[in-house]
This record gives sequence, C-alpha cells and structure tokens, in this order.
Amino acid sequence: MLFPVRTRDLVVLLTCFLVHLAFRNKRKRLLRLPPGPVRWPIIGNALMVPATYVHKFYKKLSEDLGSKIIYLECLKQPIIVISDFNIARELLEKRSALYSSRPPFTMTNEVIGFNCLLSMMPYGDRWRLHRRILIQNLSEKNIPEIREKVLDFIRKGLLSNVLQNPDNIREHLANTIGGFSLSMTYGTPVQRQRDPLVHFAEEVFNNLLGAGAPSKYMVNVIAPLKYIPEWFPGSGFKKEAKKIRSQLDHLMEEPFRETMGKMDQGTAIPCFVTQALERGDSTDLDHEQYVQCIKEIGVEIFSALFETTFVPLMTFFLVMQKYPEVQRKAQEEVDFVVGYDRLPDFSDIPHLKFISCVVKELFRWNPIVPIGVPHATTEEDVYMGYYIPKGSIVVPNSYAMLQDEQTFPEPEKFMPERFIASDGGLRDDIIDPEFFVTFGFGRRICPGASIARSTIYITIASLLHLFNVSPALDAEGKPVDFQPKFRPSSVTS
Ligand code: HEM
Repeated sequence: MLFPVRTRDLVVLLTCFLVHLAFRNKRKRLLRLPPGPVRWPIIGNALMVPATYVHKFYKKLSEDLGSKIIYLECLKQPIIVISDFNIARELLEKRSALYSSRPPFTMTNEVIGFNCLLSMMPYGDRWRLHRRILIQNLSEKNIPEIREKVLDFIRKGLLSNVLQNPDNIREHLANTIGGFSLSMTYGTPVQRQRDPLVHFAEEVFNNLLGAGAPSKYMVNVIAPLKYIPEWFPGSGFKKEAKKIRSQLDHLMEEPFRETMGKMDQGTAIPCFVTQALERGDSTDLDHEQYVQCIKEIGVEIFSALFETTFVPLMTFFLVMQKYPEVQRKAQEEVDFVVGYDRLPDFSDIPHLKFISCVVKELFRWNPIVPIGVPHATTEEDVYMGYYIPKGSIVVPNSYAMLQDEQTFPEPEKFMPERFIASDGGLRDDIIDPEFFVTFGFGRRICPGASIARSTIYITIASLLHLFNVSPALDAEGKPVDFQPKFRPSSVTS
C-alpha cells in the first residue's frame, strides 16, 4: 500500500539531513588534526619531505613534535605518520574496515599503467579476489613443497657458489633468492650462476620499486603532472614509464607463457602457476579472466619474494663481519643442534633459539620496509580526539617503531640477546619483529611472511654451519674496519 508523502514529513527529513551535514562539517572544523609542522598555503609540507631516508625524517619530526601520530599535507593530500606500534595496531588492525586501502601510486598505476599488483590495489573486490587466490595457493598444504625447493636452491646453489667464490656474496644471494622466486612461481629452471632472467628481473623490480616511491617521481606527489604531454620539458618520467612498462610486460608474459606451454606438453614442474591453474576457478571469472588473474598474481609473488627476502640476508653478512661474537654463539648453537654429519634442515629450526634472536634482531636493526607500505583511509575517523580525514595516506613508520630507544635501548647496536628473558626464555614484553611490524598490519598484512621466515632461517643456519664470515684483510693482514651504511633508494633505504 502506498502512503501519500506529506509536506511535513519531507520537511522533517530534510531538516534531519541538514542537521547531519552541519554536524559533520562542524566536527571537521572543531576537532584538531594530529600535531604537524607548519603548512604553507596549497603546497602544505611538500617541500620539506626529503627524497631519501624519509623514515628517519619522520622519526625525528615525530620526536620534535612530541607525538607518535603526526599530520602532514602535500598539495592538499593528508598524510598521517604513525611511529608507535600500539597506535598502528589500533588504527590499521582494530579499525581495519576504514584503514585498508592504498594511495593512488600514480606513477605505477596510471603513468606506467601497471595496476594489477595486489600490493598496490585499492581496497575492494578485485583486491579481495587476488589476495584470496594467492593465499589459497600458498597455504600450509603447499609449504612442505616450497620448503623442499628452498633447500634445493641453498644446498645446490648458494652453498656451493659461496665455496667456489666467497668474494661475490651479493651475486650469489641474488641468484639464489631470484632463482627460488622464479622456480616457486613458474617452475622455471635457472642457471646456477648469473641467470639472465634473474638478472633482468632484478633490474625491473628495482625500477618498479622506485616508481612506487613517493619522492622519486614528482608525479607521485603532484598527480595532475600525469596529463603533461610527452614533448613537454620535464616529461622524462613518461619515457621512463614506457621503458618500465615494456620490461614489466616481458617479465609478466614470458615465464608464464613458457609454463603454460610445458603444462600442455605435460612437462611443467609444479609451482604456483601450475597449481593455481589446475586447482581451477572457484570465482565468477570466465576462464580467460582467471588465467589473466593468475598471471598477475604470479608476477606479484615473483617480485615480492625477490625484493624483500634478499635484504635481511645481505644484512646478515654485514652483521657477521661486524659482530664476530654473535657469529660464534650462533655457530655453536647450530653445531650443537645439527652435529657435524649432515646439513641443517627445517626440523632443526624450532631448536635454534639464539638464531631466532639473530633473525629478530636482523629485522629490527635494519627494517626491510622502513616506512611500511602506506595504507589509505576510506572514511573519515576520529582518534585520540584527532580528526583523520577520508583519503588520508597512512604511513606506519616501522623504522621508528623498531628503533625506539625506550623499547630497544641502544637501538643502533646489534644485540640478539635483547630478546632473551632473564629465565632464558624469549621475552614476551617487547615487540617481536619476527611477527609484528616487519610484515605490516591488519587486512593488508604480508601473505608471504611464513615463506620469507622459513627461507631466511634455513639460509642463515646453513651458511653458519659451513662457513665463517669475516671482513677483508688489509695489507698488514688485519681485518678492515667499516661502518655499515644503507643505500637510500631501496626497500632498505
Ligand atoms: C622478509 C620478507 C618480506 C617482508 C619484510 C615483507 C613485508 C611486507 C609488508 C610490510 C607488506 C605491507 C603490509 C601492509 O600493508 O601493512 C607486505 C605486503 C605484501 N607482501 Fe610481503 N614481505 C616479505 C616477503 C614476501 C613474500 C615472500 C611474498 C610472497 C610470496 C610477499 C607478498 C606480499 C604481498 C602480495 C603483499 C601485498 C598484500 C596486500 O596488499 O594485501 N611478501 N609485505
């Protein structure tokens, strides 16, 4: 039955609506933003944010302002930087329904036009679908097979390469981690040394990482720059974008096509792509769309594993040279647990307590993704009386959390013992970087954390079981002293 709408009802409805709008805007005007540096008209803080080591800049700014949550603005884009673990959990985990999107990543998603990476996708159905398929195929059921592959790469590749040529550690690690990523994703065999595809991938992923960095390309800060034509002075980033796009297309298409070909011939090696295609489509996608989806997730796994897992292992070599006492203790533990007549395997890992502290300290000492991967808010919010605008970029400053002097005294020192309690067990009263902060927060938390941890543990235990890591010697035969310095432009910053 239809009721006639009376003018009086309409007036009441309209009044409610106007009161609601007025209240919303008033709330916006009445509430303070989190503390932040003085903003210039229009540009806001755009000129003060440095292009490199931005995590250190944010940490210092946060200390100067005396607040663990701060507010900046670049050309009207609100940026919230969090330097405290509990605040990050409160917002990114407990309120994850509002804080789980991503900023636009203009260079990658729009100028390069590569918007298929789930790590950069806005929150929504497409992200949900990609993430679900990825998680299904990296589930506990597949872990034993993945671990077998890691062991193979370490034993047949890394250990023998280091033995033959101990001076070229960087190259050996890149080939091992890159080769393992390629094999886990596509089942592609790789050369034991200097595999050309792995080399190519390393360059492409570095470019991709650079494209996502807010400060490397101005277009990431001033999005309308994406409209300037290619002939216009200062549009060099567009030429770079074209080059990166063609590299990415090659990397996404070639190994995938090869694996599909081998599947047709029945010679494919089991890997993410074969398993995902065989498992089949439990989605609403048609076959072609599903295949495209697997191709896109494939390149995501390949890049995510390669870019990140390499970093703590390089840091490990540096630390072992700088802290021989730590190396000695870790080696004693491996020798005790594993003995001398076999190599370490995954069953040993739960017994390697000191090495577990070394891994935690590696994650803490040189955070792998120091300003995390930024989240974005999909609605406005209020936290601790502060107004958080809708569309804010939210930066969890992992570096500030893991280098906090209160939680981790003398944070610049590498001290695995800081994780050991007075009764000899592991401390449970401080952040454990093996499980928290390092791999992000909430609904966007890293889905590859378990694979990354397994790879790092077994690589470190295997290396320590066979080798001593020591610094180069000078002309008088004394160890060369050196100061660790991290590159400003990688995930390690
Ligand atoms: C030590 C190694 C690794 C570190 C430190 C790391 C760290 C991270 C971090 C900080 C994020 C962002 C989380 C957030 O937004 O709060 C992330 C996301 C992601 N990681 Fe990792 N990761 C590692 C290894 C891996 C591996 C091995 C894989 C794949 C097998 C992987 C796949 C991904 C994917 C797909 C995302 C995007 C998730 C999303 O946006 O929903 N990562 N990772």
